[in-house]
Amino acid sequence: MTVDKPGVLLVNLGTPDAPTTAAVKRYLKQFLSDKRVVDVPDLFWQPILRGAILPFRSPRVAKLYASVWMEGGSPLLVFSQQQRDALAQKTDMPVALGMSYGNPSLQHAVDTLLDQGVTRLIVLPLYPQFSSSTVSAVWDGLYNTFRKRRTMPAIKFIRDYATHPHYIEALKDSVQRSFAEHGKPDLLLLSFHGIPQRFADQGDDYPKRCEQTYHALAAALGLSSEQIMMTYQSRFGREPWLMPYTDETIKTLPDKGIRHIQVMSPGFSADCLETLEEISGENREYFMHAGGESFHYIPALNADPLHIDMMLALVNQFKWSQPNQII
Ligand SMILES: C=CC1=C(C)c2cc3[nH]c(cc4nc(cc5[nH]c(cc1n2)c(C)c5CCC(=O)O)C(CCC(=O)O)=C4C)c(C)c3C=C
Ligand SMILES: [Fe+2]
Ligand SMILES: [Fe+2]
Repeated sequence: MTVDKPGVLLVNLGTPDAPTTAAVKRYLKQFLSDKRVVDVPDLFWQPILRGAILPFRSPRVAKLYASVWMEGGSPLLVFSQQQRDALAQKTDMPVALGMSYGNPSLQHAVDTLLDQGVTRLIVLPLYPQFSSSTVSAVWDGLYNTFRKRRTMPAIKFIRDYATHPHYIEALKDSVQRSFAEHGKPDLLLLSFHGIPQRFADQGDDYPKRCEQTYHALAAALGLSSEQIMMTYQSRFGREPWLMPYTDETIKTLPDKGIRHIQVMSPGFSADCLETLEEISGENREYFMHAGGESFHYIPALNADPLHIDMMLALVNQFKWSQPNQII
C-alpha cells in the first residue's frame, strides 16, 4: 500500500531579518530581482536596482521597518508564525511556513515537511486575491525547491480565496467589531496592494478578484456604494498602477464631508509594513492633515480564530487524496 501523508505549506511574501540597512538591502535585492515582481530585463534593471534603488531605498525603508518592529521580529513574520502555530493546533497534518523572499525560506519549509514523511503537499499562499506578482511567484519558488530532488510529492496548490464564504465572514466579523468599538464611520475604505496596470492589461485578474472581495463584503455588511469604497496602495516606480490610489483618495475625503473613516486592507492576511506603517501611519496623517477627524485602522485577520478556521476549511478540502491524482 502506498503511504499517503498530507502536509500543509503556508506561504507569504517574506520580510527582512532585521530593521537594518544591510538586512533590508539583502531582502529588497532578492524580492526586486524576481521577474514576477519587476519584469524589466536584467541588462537594464540590475544596474538601476544595485546603483540607485538599493543604496537609497534600503536606509529609508529600514527606518520604516524599525518603527513597526515587534519583540519577536518583523510583524509579517510574527503574525505568520502565529497563524502557522494556530493552524497546527487545529489539524493533525504537519504545518510549515515558508516565505517567497528571505526567511524562513520556501526550501526550508518544504524540506521540513518532506523530512516528516509528507507525500502530499497542500500549498496555501496567504494572498486572498490572485496576482501573478505574488501567487505565481510562489509557484515558481516551489518549482525551484524540487529542481535538485529525485523525489516529488503530489501537490495541491490553492490559487486564491477572494470570495470564499469563510474569508468574507471573517472580514465581516472584524469590521463589525470595529464598528461596535468606534461607531459606524462615514466611510469604510478597503485598501488593496496595487500592481502595475500593465500586468492587469496582460491578463492578471488581480483587480477583478479585489472587486469581487469588495462586492461580497459590501453585500455581507449591507453597505451601499456611498458607505464603502476600494482603493490601491503601495505604488512603486513610475508607470501607472491600479487606480484609484489610496493616498490621493484619502487626501480628498474631508473636503467631501467625510470626516470619520475606518480603513481595512483585506488583501493582507497578516499585518506588515504596508498596513502598520503605510496605512495606519502615513495615510492616517494625510487624512487628519486634510481635515479628517477620526481614522481607525482595522487590523488584518492575522491569527483571528475565524481566519484560522478559514485556512482549515481550505486545506481540509485536500486532506483526503483522490484516486488518479496527478497534481
Ligand atoms: C515592485 C513592485 C511590487 C509589486 C508588483 C508588489 C505586489 C504585491 N506586494 C504584496 C504584498 C506585500 N508587499 C510588501 C512590501 C513591498 N512591496 C514592494 C513592491 C511590490 N509589491 C516593495 C518594494 C515592498 C517592500 C517595502 C518597500 O520597499 O516599500 C509587503 C510587506 C513586507 C513586510 O516586510 O512587511 C507585503 C505583504 C501584494 C499582495 C502584491 C500584489 C498583489
Ligand atoms: Fe508589495
Ligand atoms: Fe509601502
